[in-house]
Amino acid sequence: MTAEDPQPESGSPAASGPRPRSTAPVVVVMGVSGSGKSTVGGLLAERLGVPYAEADDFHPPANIAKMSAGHPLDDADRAPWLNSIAEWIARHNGDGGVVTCSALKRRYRDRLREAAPGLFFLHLDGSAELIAARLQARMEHFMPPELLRSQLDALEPLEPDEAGAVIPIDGGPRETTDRALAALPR
Ligand SMILES: Nc1ncnc2c1ncn2[C@@H]1O[C@H](COP(=O)(O)OP(=O)(O)OP(=O)(O)O)[C@@H](O)[C@H]1O
Ligand SMILES: O=C(O)[C@H](O)[C@@H](O)[C@H](O)[C@H](O)CO
Repeated sequence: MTAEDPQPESGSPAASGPRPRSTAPVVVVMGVSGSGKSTVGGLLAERLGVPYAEADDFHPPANIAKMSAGHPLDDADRAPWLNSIAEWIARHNGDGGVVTCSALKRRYRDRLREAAPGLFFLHLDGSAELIAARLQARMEHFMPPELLRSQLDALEPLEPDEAGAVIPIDGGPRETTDRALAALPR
């Protein structure tokens, strides 16, 4: 920890782990449906003390209806959604923020990077079996577990020139969040 890093308050959740600088870039928590983006993204934003946004809140109603009916989105469906998320990222660039977004394909991430060149991606990664089990157990969500296969098929992993890190999700939410925090640039 350097002199300019804020000291975590004793007893606060941040006291138990490394604390990135408050000037951290906007972070995108990415991965397939059920990988834990909302769970970990919310915890991460809390730990960092930065604004948080959920990708699902940016979908046009037609996208939610399509997924709810069991159909995967295509590139055209995702274009306006990515534009809205990019706007959020641009607004928070500099002050920091955490936003979830499946960001399954390289070109989707390229679109988001147009809003903030230093954008950092945390890819929540686990086995298809683990994610399927978590989706089956999840209650009250519009996304049918049957769409996991299409999400895994669409997924293009981070490439070496992309700022980001792969975070294993085999632990619980807190452990995954600790791993995510440790992977952030500082
Ligand atoms: N690390 C974890 N350990 C155990 N369960 C988890 C973990 N992370 C998430 N879960 C559970 O797995 C399910 C899926 O997590 P979550 O809804 O956060 O995924 P998501 O990637 O945001 O999904 P979607 O993209 O479909 O919204 C939830 O029921 C959540 O409580
Ligand atoms: O790119 C996509 O197909 C979508 O973003 C999906 O990932 C859903 O929005 C999400 O998984 C459900 O919550």
